[in-house]
Parts: sequence; C-alpha cells; structure tokens
Amino acid sequence: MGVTRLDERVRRTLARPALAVGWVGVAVAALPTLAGVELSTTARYAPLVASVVLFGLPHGAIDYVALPRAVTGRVTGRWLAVVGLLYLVLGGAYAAAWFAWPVASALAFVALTWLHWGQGDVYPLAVLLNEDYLDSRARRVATGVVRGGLPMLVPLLGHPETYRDVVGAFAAPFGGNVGDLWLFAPDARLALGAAFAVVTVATLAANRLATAESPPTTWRIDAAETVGLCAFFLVVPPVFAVGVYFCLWHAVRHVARAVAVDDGSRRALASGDLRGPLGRFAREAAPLTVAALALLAGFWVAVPNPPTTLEGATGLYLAFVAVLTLPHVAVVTWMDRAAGLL
Ligand SMILES: CC1=C(/C=C/C(C)=C/C=C/C(C)=C/C=O)C(C)(C)CCC1
Ligand SMILES: [Fe+2]
Repeated sequence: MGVTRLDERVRRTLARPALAVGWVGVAVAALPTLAGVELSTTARYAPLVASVVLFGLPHGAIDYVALPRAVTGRVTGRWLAVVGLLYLVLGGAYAAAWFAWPVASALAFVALTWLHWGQGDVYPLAVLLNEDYLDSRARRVATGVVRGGLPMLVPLLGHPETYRDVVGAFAAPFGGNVGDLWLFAPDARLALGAAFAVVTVATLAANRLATAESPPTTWRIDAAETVGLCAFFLVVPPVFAVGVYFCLWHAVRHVARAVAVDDGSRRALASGDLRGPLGRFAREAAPLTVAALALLAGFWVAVPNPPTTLEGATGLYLAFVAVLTLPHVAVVTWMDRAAGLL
C-alpha cells in the first residue's frame, strides 16, 4: 500500500507554516546560547511548562477524534470507546509500572519518546514535503530512528550531567534513584554517539541515492533539519532545547497532520484557510487537556515523594506525560498504518 497523499492545495496551505514554526522556534531558541547568554533555571524550564497549553499536551488531547477520522473519516461512539479503552489500559498499566519500577519506567520513557518523536517526523517529511525516497518502509524506519535520536540521544552526548538529573527527576517522585548507570559513563556515550553518527550518515546517504528529484531540494531540507537539530541539541541547554522542540516542532507537526484528517478542516485548508481548522483543533483539544490536568493533580498527590522544586515538578509532569504517551503512540501508530506509512 502506498503512502496516502494530501490534496495539493491542502498540502500547500499546511506545509510551510507547520514546518516553519519549528525552524524559526529552534533558530530563535538557539540565539541566547550562540550569544553566550546563560539562561536562568526558570527560563530553561519555561518551554516545558508552556507545553501544558502550547500544543504539547493538547496535541495528544485530540487523539479521540484524530484516530477515527484517520481510519474511517468519521467519529462514532464506538470509536470514542476504543480510544478511551486504549488510554485506560495502556496508560493504567504504565502508571502502575512507574510506581513499581520507577527507573526502568523512566528509561523506557526516553526510549518511547525516541520512537514517537522519530515517527512524528516521518509523516511531515513523507506527506508535507513529499519526499519521494520515503516510499520505502526501510528508509522510513531508518529516518525515524535518526529523527528520534536527535532530541533523545544527542543531549546525552553534550550534557550528560543534566541528562542524568532530568531522568533522575522522572524517577524521584516514585522513590527511584538513577545512580551511576552505565548509560551516563563516558564510554557508553562514545559508543552510542559513534553508532548514531554512522546510522545518521548512512541514512542520509541512502536517502540521497534513492531520491529521483533533481536538484534534490526536499532531501536537502531533510539533511539541513537533521544537521541543524543535531547542532541544536548538542549545544543548547537540554531542558530548554527539548521543551522548545516538544511545543514547536513535534506537537505542531502532529497538529498539522491531525487537522488534515477532518473533512471540514480539509475543505477550509483547500481554500487557504488555516485559522478555522486551528480554532477547531483548539476547541476539540480543550476538554481533554483540562481533564489531563485534573489527572495530573491526582498523580501528584498519589506519588510517595511529591516534588518541591520547579525541576522536580517538571519531572513529575513529564512522568505523567509518559503515561499519556504510551496510548498516544498506539494511536499515532494506528494512524500511520492507516496512512500507509507502516
Ligand atoms: C527534558 C529532557 C529529557 C527528556 C524529555 C522527554 C522524554 C520528553 C518527552 C515528552 C513527550 C513524550 C511528549 C509527547 O509527545 C532528556 C532527553 C531525558 C534529557 C534532556 C532534557
Ligand atoms: Fe506526539
């Protein structure tokens, strides 16, 4: 089955803003570091805090409509039950795992995010940019592995101490202690960094050989994004970098995808209207964003060691996001299958 394409008018309305928000966001977020300005703790955590309403949490809060629309074009009571059950079962199981095995759950969260943010970048490359070389599953998988590794592995190479603190802050509310895992040792970083560099270069090269486009403009965009994000995550303080990426890159690209599976929004987009579909997204995301916040409050009182600092609070917020991410990944994987991407 081939990849489902977007109507060309819809694609043109969506592609530029959806991609450019990430480019501009990352470029602007790199400025303080490039200028040698050190960000305060509050500034570094601000994007992650903002993700509660700025596309981060809301991008998953539309799963209940995005999945049925992507698979059948219609939202029915049965579908709402299916999505609800997915969240209940997968989210419930993962929440229980956090209490039982906090450190393993925290590491699994990083692995899950690697996979999910990787898959999240394949759709925009394949459909919004129309990369011809992503017609092969092997190249889609390799590209996803590279794209997910940029936010999840590269910060470990440049900022191992912060990385360990953040993973520690995920596990701490549940009584977990990451200690001196091999992952944070210099030889582990060297091995992982070298392997990732090989996979990245090989993937870009294979994609370059596979593209029939001449000049290879869209491949160049892919390569520039890859190199740019690699530099971004290597030098910018990781909590700030990951927060900006989550809000303005991953979530925005997913929202663009999700609005385009709705018939009404697609008609609006075909006539160049972006505002209407965005308003609809905000309305559809609001109820479950609020519900998620209420659940977060419940999570907060349930953990054995509730956090007392901004770093700790953000860690617990992300552990909560992890619980929502597992069913969200199931939903997006299902959407990928429906779109012929998997
Ligand atoms: C903050 C941060 C990290 C992890 C963040 C994660 C894992 C975020 C996941 C967010 C998700 C899954 C959102 C939903 O799509 C690292 C890389 C451990 C270290 C650097 C700072
Ligand atoms: Fe997502």
